Amino acid sequence: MLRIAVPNKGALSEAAQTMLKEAGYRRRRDSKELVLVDLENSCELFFLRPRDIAVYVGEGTLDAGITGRDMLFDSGAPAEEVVPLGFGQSTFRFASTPGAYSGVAGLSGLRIATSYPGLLGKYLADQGVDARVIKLDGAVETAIRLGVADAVADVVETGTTLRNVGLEVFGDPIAHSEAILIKRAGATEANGFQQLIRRLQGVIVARDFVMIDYDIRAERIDEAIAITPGMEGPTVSPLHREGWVAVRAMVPRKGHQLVMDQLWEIGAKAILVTAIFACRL
Ligand SMILES: Nc1ncnc2c1ncn2[C@@H]1O[C@H](COP(=O)(O)OP(=O)(O)OP(=O)(O)O)[C@@H](O)[C@H]1O
Ligand SMILES: O=P(O)(O)OC[C@H]1O[C@H](OP(=O)(O)OP(=O)(O)O)[C@H](O)[C@@H]1O
Ligand SMILES: [Mg+2]
Repeated sequence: MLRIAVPNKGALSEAAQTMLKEAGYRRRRDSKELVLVDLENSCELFFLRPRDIAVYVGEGTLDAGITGRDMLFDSGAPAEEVVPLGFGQSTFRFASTPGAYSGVAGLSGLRIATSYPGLLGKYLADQGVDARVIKLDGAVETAIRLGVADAVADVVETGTTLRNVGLEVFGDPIAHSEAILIKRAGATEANGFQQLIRRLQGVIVARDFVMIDYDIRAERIDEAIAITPGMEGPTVSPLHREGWVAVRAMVPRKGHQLVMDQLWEIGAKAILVTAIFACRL
């Protein structure tokens, strides 16, 4: 049985469970359930703290896990990224009172609060900056007001949390993160692992692409294919109308209205866009 770690709370939890559900795995019925056996798919889902997932997977106790790239890096666990999952995007950044500092170089000898001491420590070492890292469990933005730190290093998505406490980011982003599928570094893949990857990739593609169908005069097919090249090439079938063909292709969901406009401009008719429910490429 494939053993998969899933975040039981926090920013990635809901989206990770939704993605697994869309990939055909069972969903737990209540949030107190810690282990879920999915016999139909020969796997067990373990609901764990997001921070602990890389540790379990790195130890080899679990075969696969969903966590944040920043958390994997912070843990220092011997686990590796296999697939970026396209949700939970954030940056990891320095922040302080507006105008106080302009970059990491100005932090020498100062105190920086964070819940990611591993990630921050490695970055400071790489930059050759000797600062004191103050480890806090969460809500690190408050540390400056309470006089515990001069700056913070934390996850920023919309920036709302920072704005609410009157702080501003400074310097270059320390890291870019998103939810990722991980496995133990160098480990041979467990039974069902490739199937999990294919299913998750199928969900990502189904979310990012739509199917477009249209009819076009045969003499304009080259222009049409340039607009909708598809994945491997569009399907072009004869239409029961002299001089016309029907075309079917996958196009990115983002910008599909523009594609429809361009097809209309070259004389396409009956342009239909439909969602992709599931796929294997
Ligand atoms: N607002 C957010 N938007 C997007 N991603 C976020 C956000 N907050 C946290 N994350 C990401 O979610 C992952 C898990 O962080 P989260 O804050 O949910 O856990 P946590 O509360 O720190 O966990 P723990 O309770 O175990 O300490 C990290 O990879 C982080 O980058
Ligand atoms: O830029 P924003 O959209 O405001 O999001 C970033 C905030 O979200 C996370 O907090 P979380 O709710 O996980 O609390 P925590 O700090 O206790 O982990 C993160 O630690 C930031 O504080
Ligand atoms: Mg958090």
